[in-house]
Amino acid sequence: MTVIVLSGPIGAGKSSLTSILSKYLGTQPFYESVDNNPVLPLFYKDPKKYAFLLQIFFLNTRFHSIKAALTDDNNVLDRSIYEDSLFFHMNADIGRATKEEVATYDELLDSMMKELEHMPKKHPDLLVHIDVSYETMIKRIQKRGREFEQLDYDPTLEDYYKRLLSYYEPWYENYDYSPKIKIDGDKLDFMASEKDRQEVLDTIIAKLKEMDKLPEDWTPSHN
Ligand SMILES: Nc1ncnc2c1ncn2[C@@H]1O[C@H](COP(=O)(O)OP(=O)(O)OP(=O)(O)O)[C@@H](O)[C@H]1O
Repeated sequence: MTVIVLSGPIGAGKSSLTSILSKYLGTQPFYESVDNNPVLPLFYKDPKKYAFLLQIFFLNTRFHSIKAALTDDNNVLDRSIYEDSLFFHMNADIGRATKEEVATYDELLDSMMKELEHMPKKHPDLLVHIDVSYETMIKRIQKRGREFEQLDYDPTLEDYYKRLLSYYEPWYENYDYSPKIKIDGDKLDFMASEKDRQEVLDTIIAKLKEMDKLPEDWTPSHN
């Protein structure tokens, strides 16, 4: 069957779509736990000190989940390991990591990615990228209310978030580990609108059928 991985900026709705999609397909969801991440609040308080440690933390947790996902071969992951490097290089570009830290990280990531070459499946079957504008991203971040992500917690976050979005566009264009599709997260509110949700699901299912990952007569499992 299929391994699907979601990508997109903070608050794009990756976890929500992971839940919707895995139920629809009857496969297993893998979530990154933000609440159980002890380094994330430290990072937001002192990014320069904790950027490298946070990256090592994420690399470790995502490596475990992608390995499990590629072995089970039938699941949806709420964030890709492929985006972490974007985050870290962006942080390094604004002076939050030394060039030695960047070189060490890049080498470690490279070794870990080579390990994945030995998995029964080497990469996900499909990347589903949720594209959002700055306005949508901020609205969702506010609605969710994680204290350390709010602009009044740290006003420099506005620049951080805008910069992050500008790094995403070339990242998506260059991503070539698997087939990919983009969902317009500004236009399609798959949380609030049932019609939008169905449109998103139909788009993903059509892509999986086109890739021969689902039979033409496939219908959803209802659970
Ligand atoms: N590699 C990384 N480097 C720095 N921060 C990261 C990295 N990956 C995730 N984060 C941070 O972790 C938090 C959770 O991010 P993520 O986008 O994965 O989940 P989310 O915001 O719950 O997404 P969604 O709403 O789309 O489900 C955010 O504050 C984000 O900035």
